[in-house]
Amino acid sequence: MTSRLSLPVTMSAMRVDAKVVMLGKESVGKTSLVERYVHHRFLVGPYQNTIGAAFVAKPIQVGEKVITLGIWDTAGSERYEAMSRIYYRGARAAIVCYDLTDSSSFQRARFWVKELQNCEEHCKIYLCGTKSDLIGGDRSLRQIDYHDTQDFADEIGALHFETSSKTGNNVDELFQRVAEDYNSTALQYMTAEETGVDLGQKKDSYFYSCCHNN
Ligand SMILES: Nc1nc2c(ncn2[C@@H]2O[C@H](COP(=O)(O)OP(=O)(O)OP(=O)(O)O)[C@@H](O)[C@H]2O)c(=O)[nH]1
Repeated sequence: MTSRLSLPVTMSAMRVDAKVVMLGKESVGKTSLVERYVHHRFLVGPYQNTIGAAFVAKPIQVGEKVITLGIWDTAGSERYEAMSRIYYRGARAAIVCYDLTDSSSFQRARFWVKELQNCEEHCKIYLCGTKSDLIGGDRSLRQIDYHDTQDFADEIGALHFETSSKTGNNVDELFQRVAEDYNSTALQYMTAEETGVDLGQKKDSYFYSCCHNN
């Protein structure tokens, strides 16, 4: 395993409408999900754990509007737990990931759900079961029952997706739903400061703070 060192971002590029945070145990596939959504690719090669967090801003068309999501991809390792707390502050959406083939990752997802419920009442939770391609090939690999998770999602008022960053299955749908939900609830919670987090002048459609250390 190598490390993906994520440096603090130079916030020089764009206005973000909604902060989104990716949470979940290490290696569940948070970075791969962002990578698939933003760059339409799946990186193969040795797993590189995220250190700290990485940021990417991504504009999405919602009806007549363009909503820019500012996505924070946090490090899953428990060593960085305190840091991850910093990144979910003020988030409008949290994509809480677990690996469909790893039951312990679901326990970790429950931990993050509890944290969010206690600390971020306006943060909408999206439960995301990752690596669905693996169970597509061999159903015996599934360790997390779909219906149990749906019941849990209903109980906590969350939405539930199963995705594959390898095939792209359900990835666009997940982020599109995040943007649509933000758009439909934005005015409800918006404060003066939140009408736009101005990150300066726009240069590219997105930027990413991630450094790879092979
Ligand atoms: N088959 C398959 N493998 C995946 C998928 N998503 C991620 N992986 C693999 O799972 C490993 C971990 O993926 P990452 O995206 O780095 O996981 P992470 O949650 O960002 O990990 P941390 O940075 O440690 O928190 C890598 O080897 C990925 O190639 C998927 O949808 N399908």
